[in-house]
Amino acid sequence: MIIGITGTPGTGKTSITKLLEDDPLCQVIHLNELIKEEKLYSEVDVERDCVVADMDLVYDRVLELQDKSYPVTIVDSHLSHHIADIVIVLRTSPGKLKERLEKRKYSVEKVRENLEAEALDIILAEAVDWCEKVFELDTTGGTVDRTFKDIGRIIKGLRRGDTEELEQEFRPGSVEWSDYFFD
Ligand SMILES: Nc1ncnc2c1ncn2[C@@H]1O[C@H](COP(=O)(O)OP(=O)(O)OP(=O)(O)O)[C@@H](O)[C@H]1O
Repeated sequence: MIIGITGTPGTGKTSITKLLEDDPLCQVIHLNELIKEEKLYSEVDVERDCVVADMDLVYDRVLELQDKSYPVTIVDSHLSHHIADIVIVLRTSPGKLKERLEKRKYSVEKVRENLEAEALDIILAEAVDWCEKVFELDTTGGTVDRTFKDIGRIIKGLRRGDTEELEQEFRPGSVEWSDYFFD
């Protein structure tokens, strides 16, 4: 089973999936690193300091790398909802996300672009459109440990094939940032 952990940059995907690397039931693929290492992109966007991934190449490579001796393959990336049918979308309020992204010394434009994407639910909307099962998890107030435990519960539920209550608890649309104003 492939589970994507997606969300706007800074919402906590890497922090959580690094912890999942210690779980003997999970294979973890950090997709953004793989895309850069293996040049799975069609363009380099110098102005925006990023690459444009070739999602067909990426999808084929993930399937090649999937090690079926693990019951779960976790794909960490803001692009993982392009290739996984089951995804967990991490969310963070734009105010908190601004703090996290400014700490990274991102340019003003890059911070703003990401805050807009988060405020407008861009990744969540794509995930709901494209994926079979979507869980939405707010990382604004809680700790990394809390988020990690919630994701552990979701993974367990998926493995048991019993997610009815979890789908309710983490249903898409449960967070709302549209009242966030940009200064
Ligand atoms: N509840 C939480 N869950 C996850 N991360 C949190 C939480 N609270 C605070 N953080 C912090 O938010 C930051 C998230 O950074 P991280 O690199 O994990 O985000 P990311 O979504 O992987 O970003 P990118 O897409 O750029 O790789 C970390 O510094 C982490 O410690």
